[in-house]
Amino acid sequence: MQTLLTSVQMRKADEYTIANKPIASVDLMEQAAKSFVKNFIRDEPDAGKNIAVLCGKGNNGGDGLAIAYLLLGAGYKNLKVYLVNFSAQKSDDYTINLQRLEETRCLKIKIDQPSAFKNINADLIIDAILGSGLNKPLKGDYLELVASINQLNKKIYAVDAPTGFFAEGKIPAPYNGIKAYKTICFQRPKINFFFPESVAATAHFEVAEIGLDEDFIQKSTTDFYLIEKQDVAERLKPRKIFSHKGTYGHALIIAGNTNTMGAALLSSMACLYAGAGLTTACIPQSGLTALNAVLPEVMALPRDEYTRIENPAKYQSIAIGPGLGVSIENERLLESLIANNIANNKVLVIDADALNIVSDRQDLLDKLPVNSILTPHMKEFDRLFGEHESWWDRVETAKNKARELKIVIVLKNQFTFICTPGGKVIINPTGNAAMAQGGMGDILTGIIASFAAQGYSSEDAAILACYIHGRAGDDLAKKRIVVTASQLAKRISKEIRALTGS
Ligand SMILES: NC(=O)C1=CN([C@@H]2O[C@H](COP(=O)(O)OP(=O)(O)OC[C@H]3O[C@@H](n4cnc5c(N)ncnc54)[C@H](O)[C@@H]3O)[C@@H](O)[C@H]2O)[C@@H](O)CC1
Repeated sequence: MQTLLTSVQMRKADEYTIANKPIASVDLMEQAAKSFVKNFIRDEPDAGKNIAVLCGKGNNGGDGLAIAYLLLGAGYKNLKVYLVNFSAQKSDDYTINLQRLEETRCLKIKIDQPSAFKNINADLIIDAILGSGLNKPLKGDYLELVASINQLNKKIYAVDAPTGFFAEGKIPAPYNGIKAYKTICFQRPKINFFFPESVAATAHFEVAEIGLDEDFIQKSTTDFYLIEKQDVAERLKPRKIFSHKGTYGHALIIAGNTNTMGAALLSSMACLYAGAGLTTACIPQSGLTALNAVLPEVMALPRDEYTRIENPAKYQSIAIGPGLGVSIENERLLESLIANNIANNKVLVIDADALNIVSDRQDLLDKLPVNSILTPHMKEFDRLFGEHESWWDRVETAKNKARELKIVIVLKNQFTFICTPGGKVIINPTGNAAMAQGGMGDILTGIIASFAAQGYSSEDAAILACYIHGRAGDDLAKKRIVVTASQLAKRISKEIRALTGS
């Protein structure tokens, strides 16, 4: 899993690399510039375009100068460099790169005041004014300059971070920094790129390797981690020879109601395709025909207002909530499960209406069995734990609650945050907007229950489920504008197969 570092930690990684590897600071900058240019040329192969490179006087500006030099060398002749001259201080590597640029015929224009940057003739802008060195909000000349750059409505590529964008911590609203089309950042994504508010700063981001010491970065202390494909491949256990349905656990899905039976069917279907040995759906009598017709592999446990789960110990995981409905009977059912699962040490997955029930019965939170998994989306999360103004605050609460209650919280979004009892925030990179449709959450719950039934820990079940769910959606979205929940469910076993190779 990739560690995600703060700007201060990244600077330490820079320093460590320079001190311990045979590479000078200016060469590291050159490496960063080369990586940026490679990606930029891939995106913008037309070397005839008018390009404005805006450089501050720190190392971000130094990168900008090195990028300009390399682009000129690659034939991008209609390139002008704007030297933003709002502070007296300049970095050494900036100075070295400026001297190198002096030896070329590149046009350089000094910007001593914001008004100097108006009516410029540029198709593209490269923003290298301020990067990860930002340590206070923009104001004065910087703010004015950034506003006039944004007003030009040009395609902007940001170097490492858009000017004015804090790489971690609460993103101030309204955002007043550079509004980039794409940010090409160095070595690691900025933590804040995974928070929805960052879309105001950059529509896209990608990461370019620059040769920082990976060992140092991986060993840095952080709360934030990013799932990689190999993490999933390593965790997935291949199915064994001589195994049978009993080897892969029994999952119980308590879901569905008269008008929401689809949720129960989708969750159960996902549970099947993710590999549980046995799946039982606890649904109202009215859904039995649908279940038997659509999912003959799934067993039924009819549910009425008096239902209590007999012998819950026979299930290795129990998921409750999709399409369940909020009622006093369901509240009692959930309460009894919580009590039973504490006794039996089984994994309980709580989703949708079951989360809404817990929101109204906060006392149940403290009683949740250790390693229970909660899967709220933003609104469900805020109903449970209070309103949050920013995603940074919301994730902080999720992290603290997961630790305090010793549970796993899967806070769903474009990039889902998996918060663990050990205090980690594990970010899932897969998934896309084509998956934004009803039923997707029901599928995720079914996959989590399936992996938990198969004996994976709660943390691993959440990691595997989120990644595979998103990856199935990504693969399906290559040829579709929308991916339905049923389509996704049917894709799950193929994805697992591709990841395990068995
Ligand atoms: N060896 C290194 O340190 C490397 C650094 N790299 C680049 O260096 C950048 C970081 O460089 P720096 O640390 O010099 O910082 P920046 O170039 O981002 O900013 C320059 C200086 O501006 C000042 N500043 C901060 N916030 C401000 C504000 N709101 N208004 C006005 N001034 C403000 C700070 O004193 C800061 O040091 C990265 O984003 C990346 O582009 C890359 O070249 C890779 C190697």
